[in-house]
Amino acid sequence: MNQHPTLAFIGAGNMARAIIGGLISNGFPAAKIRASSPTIDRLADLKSQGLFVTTDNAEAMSSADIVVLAVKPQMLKAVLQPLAAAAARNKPLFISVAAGITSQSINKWLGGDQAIVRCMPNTPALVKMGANGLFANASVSEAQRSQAVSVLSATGLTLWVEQEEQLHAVTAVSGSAPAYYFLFMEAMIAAAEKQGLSKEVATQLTLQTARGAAEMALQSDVDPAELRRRVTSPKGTTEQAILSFQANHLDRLVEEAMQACAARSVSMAKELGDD
Ligand SMILES: NC(=O)c1ccc[n+]([C@@H]2O[C@H](COP(=O)([O-])OP(=O)(O)OC[C@H]3O[C@@H](n4cnc5c(N)ncnc54)[C@H](OP(=O)(O)O)[C@@H]3O)[C@@H](O)[C@H]2O)c1
Ligand code: PRO
Repeated sequence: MNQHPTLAFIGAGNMARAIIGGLISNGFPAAKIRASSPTIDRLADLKSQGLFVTTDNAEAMSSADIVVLAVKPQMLKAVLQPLAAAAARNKPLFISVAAGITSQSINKWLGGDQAIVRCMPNTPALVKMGANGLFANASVSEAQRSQAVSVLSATGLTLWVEQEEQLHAVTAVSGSAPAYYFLFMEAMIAAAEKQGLSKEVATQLTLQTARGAAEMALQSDVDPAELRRRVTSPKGTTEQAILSFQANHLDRLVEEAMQACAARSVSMAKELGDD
């Protein structure tokens, strides 16, 4: 990015901080980032990194090129309605990371005719290993699409989806999914401790193996199923673990969990949206 746009984050919690952290460690100037949230004390660390911080959302978004909406979905309507006049004046690009809430609802709350990209990011954005699924509404120009990609790609992979409804599946496969892997790590560490390893050794081996498997799968020219077969010697040790997972229907557990996740995204859009 040669000329950095001015970014305003409305909401400065976990997801905003993961994106901000990824951007700054990728060389995005902190002075071009603003952040707002209701408690000034909670913004002190961002201020010390060079961001402009405020408790006034309208002040944060004034003259911003891109406004990242990073409040909880339950808060979005109340946060956006007072910003409609400023949105009509400034016409920034809005990027909403809120789960579920449609671009139509967001557009309505902002008074209409707004360029809105919906992004489903994930918290590994903090270490520039994020995965972002993006959808643009009809008011987003080609230049704004490129701008959204160039900002978000500083936090990791960015992929467009054609249908807004596909963001429910993106939420299930990447937005929420770091938590699935963390849960799996927790279970492996606990099981390794039961087998006699110290917590520290169990943790280091678990995390390095997760990193190695992911990196290997990314670099490989064969699919994960083939990589699994290459670890699994006939009548060997791995086979027993895989047979145990299969006997306990791991595929079904994963499918049901991802369906529940996507279904909650659909129901949040209905409960909290205005379509
Ligand atoms: N966390 C994830 O892994 C993840 C992944 C993908 C998408 N998302 C989406 O990201 C959004 C934020 O989630 P999160 O996990 O970052 O939540 P969070 O940590 O609770 O952050 C929400 C932020 O909004 C602030 N806030 C509350 N009321 C506000 C207001 N009226 N005006 C401005 N800011 C206000 C909060 O400030 P206080 O703390 O001072 O109340 C906090 O900084 C959600 O819509 C979620 O669906 C999250
Ligand atoms: N975290 C948010 C949630 O749990 C959205 C995706 C990841 O609702």
